Amino acid sequence: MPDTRAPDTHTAPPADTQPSLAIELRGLTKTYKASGKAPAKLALKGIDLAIPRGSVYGLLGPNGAGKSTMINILAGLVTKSGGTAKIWGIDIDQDPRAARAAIGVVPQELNMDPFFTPRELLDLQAGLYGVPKRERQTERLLEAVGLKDKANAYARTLSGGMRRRLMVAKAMVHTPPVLVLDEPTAGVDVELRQSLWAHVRELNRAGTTVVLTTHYLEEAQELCDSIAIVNHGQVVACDSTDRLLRTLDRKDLVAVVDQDLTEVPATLAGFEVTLKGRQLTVQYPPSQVKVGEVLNAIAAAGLTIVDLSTKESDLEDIFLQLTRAPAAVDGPR
Ligand SMILES: Nc1ncnc2c1ncn2[C@@H]1O[C@H](COP(=O)(O)OP(=O)(O)OP(=O)(O)O)[C@@H](O)[C@H]1O
Repeated sequence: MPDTRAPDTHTAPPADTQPSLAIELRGLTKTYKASGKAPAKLALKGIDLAIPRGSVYGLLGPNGAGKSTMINILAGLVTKSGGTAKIWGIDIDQDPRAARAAIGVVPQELNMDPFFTPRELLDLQAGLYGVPKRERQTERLLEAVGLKDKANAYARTLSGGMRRRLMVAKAMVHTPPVLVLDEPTAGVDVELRQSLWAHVRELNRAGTTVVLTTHYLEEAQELCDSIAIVNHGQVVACDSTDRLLRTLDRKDLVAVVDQDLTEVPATLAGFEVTLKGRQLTVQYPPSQVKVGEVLNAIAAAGLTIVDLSTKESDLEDIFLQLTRAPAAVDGPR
């Protein structure tokens, strides 16, 4: 059974002994037991992950990859089957209360009591975490998430975005050094997404390590300095966002020319080219080939370019490449 006691907020290490890793997972496994007709499910197959202190770290993966399972283990809501997990240097088996005090988790579902006001909800949550009254930061948190003017409104009257911001504040009442956001902007409109991103950046600037799961590649690319891509319960890629993007050394040059083409001109034989009427898409590795060489090859075919654009590879390409591979058959799935 997970430990459901309120975590002790006073046993986290002092600031001068802050660990270099905010979260460290080694060989983490989880098998959900069979129930009824549903067979056992090996949801995590030995996850190794090191999340540096101070980062905004993205856990990216398709539905069912195991992201929520990982987060729920860290939050003390799901019991792991094997391996070790440390939060802020504290082993979740050795000192579950201190480990839980070091983390704040904003779940996917926006479940909150509709008849409490934001101020009451934050106070209640602080009480639950045993934060003494004089140390409570209710007003500062309300301010930080832009809900000061809604402090006394019933939670049920708040918009979806406001509720999500309130959930973030709720997860921060015990000032955890690590904040985990499970799908922070799922179902949130574009404008609000931008303001939530700004808020996450602000929290991070103030020293909080942020871990977020997302389906939105754009979100991971925008916010995260490092990313782990999870698929079928395994980490299939894990690197800084910049390096991950650089691993795909590929750029597309799209040129519209003055003639219909039925075959790839011989001068472009060294490139991968797709044709569509007068449009040529030339794929090239920018670290080895200069764009001028591609343009020269087009000109050498006697073609005049009437329009031109280039497209960098993005996380989407990497994501598709890495998650297309089917799961290995290795016991319960
Ligand atoms: N309580 C449970 N009992 C049995 N199987 C479960 C349970 N919770 C999750 N699973 C299974 O474990 C696998 C991983 O699920 P998990 O929710 O961790 O994935 P996820 O990456 O968070 O997906 P999503 O992005 O849809 O939230 C899935 O195949 C899921 O069906």
